Amino acid sequence: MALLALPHLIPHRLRRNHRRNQCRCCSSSATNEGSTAVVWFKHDLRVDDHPGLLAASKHSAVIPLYVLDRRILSRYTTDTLELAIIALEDLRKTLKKQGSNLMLRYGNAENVIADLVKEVRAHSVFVEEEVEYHLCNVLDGVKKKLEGVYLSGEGKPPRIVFWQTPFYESQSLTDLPQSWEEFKKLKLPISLPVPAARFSSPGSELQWGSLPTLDDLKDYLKESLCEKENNWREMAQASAERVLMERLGNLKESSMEPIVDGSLGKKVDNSAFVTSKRDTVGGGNETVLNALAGYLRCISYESGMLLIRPGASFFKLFGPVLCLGIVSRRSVHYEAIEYEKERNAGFISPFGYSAATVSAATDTVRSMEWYYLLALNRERIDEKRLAIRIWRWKGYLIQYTVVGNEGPAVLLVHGFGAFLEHYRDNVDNIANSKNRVWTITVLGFGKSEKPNIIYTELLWAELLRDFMIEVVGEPAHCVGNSIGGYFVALMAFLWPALVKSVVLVNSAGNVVPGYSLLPISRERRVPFGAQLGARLLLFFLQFNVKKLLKDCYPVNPARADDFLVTEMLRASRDPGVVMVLESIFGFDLSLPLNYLLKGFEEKTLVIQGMKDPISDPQKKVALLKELCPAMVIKQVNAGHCPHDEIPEEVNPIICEWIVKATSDDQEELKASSSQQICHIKEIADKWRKKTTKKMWRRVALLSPMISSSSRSLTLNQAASGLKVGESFATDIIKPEERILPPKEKAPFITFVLGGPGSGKGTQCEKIVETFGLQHLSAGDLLRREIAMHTENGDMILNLIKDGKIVPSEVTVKLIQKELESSDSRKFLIDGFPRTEENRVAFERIIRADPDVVLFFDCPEEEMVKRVLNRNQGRIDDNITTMKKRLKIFNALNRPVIDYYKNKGKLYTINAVGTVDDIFQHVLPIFNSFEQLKESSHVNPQSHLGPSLVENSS
Ligand SMILES: Nc1ncnc2c1ncn2[C@@H]1O[C@H](COP(=O)(O)OP(=O)(O)O)[C@@H](O)[C@H]1O
Ligand SMILES: Nc1ccn([C@@H]2O[C@H](COP(=O)(O)OP(=O)(O)O)[C@@H](O)[C@H]2O)c(=O)n1
Repeated sequence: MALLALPHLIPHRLRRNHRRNQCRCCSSSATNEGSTAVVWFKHDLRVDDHPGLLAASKHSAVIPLYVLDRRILSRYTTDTLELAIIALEDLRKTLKKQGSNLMLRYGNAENVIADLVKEVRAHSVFVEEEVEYHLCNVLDGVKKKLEGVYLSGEGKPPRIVFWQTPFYESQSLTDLPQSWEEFKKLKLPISLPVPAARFSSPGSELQWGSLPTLDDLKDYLKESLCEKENNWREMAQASAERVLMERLGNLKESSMEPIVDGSLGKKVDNSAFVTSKRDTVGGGNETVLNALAGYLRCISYESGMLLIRPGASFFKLFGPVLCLGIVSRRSVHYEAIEYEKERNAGFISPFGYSAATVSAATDTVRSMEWYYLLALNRERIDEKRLAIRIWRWKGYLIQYTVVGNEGPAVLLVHGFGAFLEHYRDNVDNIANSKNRVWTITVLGFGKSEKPNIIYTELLWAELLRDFMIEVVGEPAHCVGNSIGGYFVALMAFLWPALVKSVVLVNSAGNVVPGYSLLPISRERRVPFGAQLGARLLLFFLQFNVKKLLKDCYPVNPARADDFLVTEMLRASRDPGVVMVLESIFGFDLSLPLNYLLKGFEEKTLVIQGMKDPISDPQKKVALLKELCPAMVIKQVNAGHCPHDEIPEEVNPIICEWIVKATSDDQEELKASSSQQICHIKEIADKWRKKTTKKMWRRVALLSPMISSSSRSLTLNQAASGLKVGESFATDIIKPEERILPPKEKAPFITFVLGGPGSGKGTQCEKIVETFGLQHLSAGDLLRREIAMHTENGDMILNLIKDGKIVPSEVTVKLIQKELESSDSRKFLIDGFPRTEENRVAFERIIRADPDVVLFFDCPEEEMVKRVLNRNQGRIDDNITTMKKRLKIFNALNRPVIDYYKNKGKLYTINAVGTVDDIFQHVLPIFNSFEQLKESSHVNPQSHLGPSLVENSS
């Protein structure tokens, strides 16, 4: 990339002092005497133009906080992490100069913030609003948690104040036209940046935390992910181009670096650049603003970038710092316009800016703001189902949806010029057949962002890869129409681990007999004339969209309806659309489908509309049949978009395919695991002959979870669970069903049962304090899945909302993970087993029995009263769900209680009375176990009251 010399270090501030706006949310001059505010920084790593900080400065003391929350940081590339660390260091320095500091704390934001609020008795928490789905959920979690925080002496919980940095001066940002043309007609004035806030720090001693290094952060993030997640993330480190070259065997010849996620390299000393290529700006707010001043004045810089594309320089240089909020969009706009005025004696020409750099900067921030507004105002196509979510990919806003709670994952990818809504009549239908369906509007289309970059098939494949890794989180059946089919085939070629099967619906891409590799062109430039070509094409498409669309729907032209036409026209007027169209002239689809899908044929379904006006379907089908006989080909009577033209015919084809592909997959898995088992069995056989006795001893030693009385039984269960009729099963247990890792002693397990609100959690806290057991609350583990948006998160949320029981497999696996990763040997498992199925699953997977089962017996009306007063912001603590929970508890938990009663392990405790009184009845139960006494923090006397505790043994 040819970059001209941007001054490394702007020696003096070129920017003038400017008149600064007053923040709308903080125009009142009244201060909140004696009160403390927490300002939670996320993607607003600056002091300058920070409305939240300004509003918070009305409090007597302000604590600026940055939470090192894995859910947020794990979505950053290594480069972004590095940039964030540099910005945090600078932010801390700036705050220190003002006599304040930046607090850095690790953990989930809700816990960190609630703890801090309690510690400093804060009255308010200020936080910038978000549009990204996963961040909105984090914010929601914090809000709910704060609703349950009551500080003694305060009548109400601390308030959470959401703030924005409005780019436009508008009364409402949520009621704006969805068309860029219409929006521009409003001529909304652009708001001015607000001045940096001045505020005081709290007087008390606080732990401010230390700044992590990049390695610290990487290790911290790695810890939270399982092996598969870490492997997947690793996969995302290499660019599509690099993987492609590797797959094609050309890597040695090419000295190229990954395109997207290269490491930043050394920060260039005394400069605003953070890359040795000098193509990314980083640092604190002051550094970035100075770099901006330099950029604007260095007009030759942008003209140098003309080689790539006019206007592209700005986002390349400043995009990452804008995404981290080190500088605000409106500050950039303000600086650019001030410079333009400076050049022209205070005059702004109505015919455009005199400096290309000013146009590049203002166009970029206006475009970013436009897509932010579209994200903020995202509609729901259908109020009930297709709620649009936002995902940020490398700083760009991408729209997607997910529907369905169970079954295999399916990804739907649209074609050129279309958007996720093109699957309007497929999503629900496929989801209703027990699938979980994700649909995405890829970068450059629909209401997803259209940045000024070079669009290539590899860029789109990378986008899909990252969507699979970050959002879907598991391999999926990938369906693609038109160019979307090509992207999916490319993904299967480059990252086969992400793709379970491929469904090509009138896919772009050739089928070439006797294909031999041609060198792939590495330099991706916009071909000469592409810009003009794209403009003409856009004009032509806008003029003919209705007709062109109808041509694509020859059998059912009514489906090419106003909804599609209007949305296509709307998108065609979005900023940046011409650049997307230019890609048509630069695509490289030279790798044919039969080459990309070699080895994947059995996992490929081709749905071909035989009346496609765009390609020659007869020829394509004939070639596919000849060259890829293992592919399943369904010819249908439709045009280029059969999924939308005849959904009633295409949906069942896709659903049946998924069922078949999933069962094939399982067969394959079974085959490979039984092969593995046979292999292991062979080895074990040999081994057994040699050392049978020794092995048995080892087996016994390796099975701490097997209590002495049931050792042989459990081993047999383990063996039969593996369908291996041998008793040396310990070494060949499937990884997901393995028993706990070897530790010297079998752990002590207590199950804590009781209806909702019976006080299980409260008593567990006291037991932990006194006897040092590790507390595992099944409900908390499930809620954590929801908060972390794991693959089961949505499903769990829906069940908990309805008071229903989550499938045992899910809950037990969560408990298993905790047990295995803990150093403790004494566990208090709270809210489990809720059902006989829970109990059996625990025995099957964990292969252990509890030592003690506590049952807190509480009358229903008391439980209802407590739950409705619990006030922890739990979604299920309302009267409607509570009624359902009680019903389910009575129906399903009673048999479990009876089971343990019969086994003589049940201790029933009357749960009415004060917390301490009830605990007095818990104490003697635990005191009677020698292994618990070792770590008991007190030496409690037994106050066992026969009427209150009943041991059924
Ligand atoms: N003995 C008690 N008397 C009155 N309120 C209680 C008692 N024990 C717990 N609570 C309150 O009742 C609510 C439910 O208790 P919790 O321990 O969360 O129940 P569970 O874990 O059984 O759902 C909480 O708000 C808790 O503070
Ligand atoms: N073993 C379990 C425990 C909880 N849950 C779910 O989690 C919800 C809350 O459980 P919890 O133990 O946190 O709360 P309480 O119902 O005890 O107050 C239950 O209503 C179930 O929906 C489950 O499905 N299986």
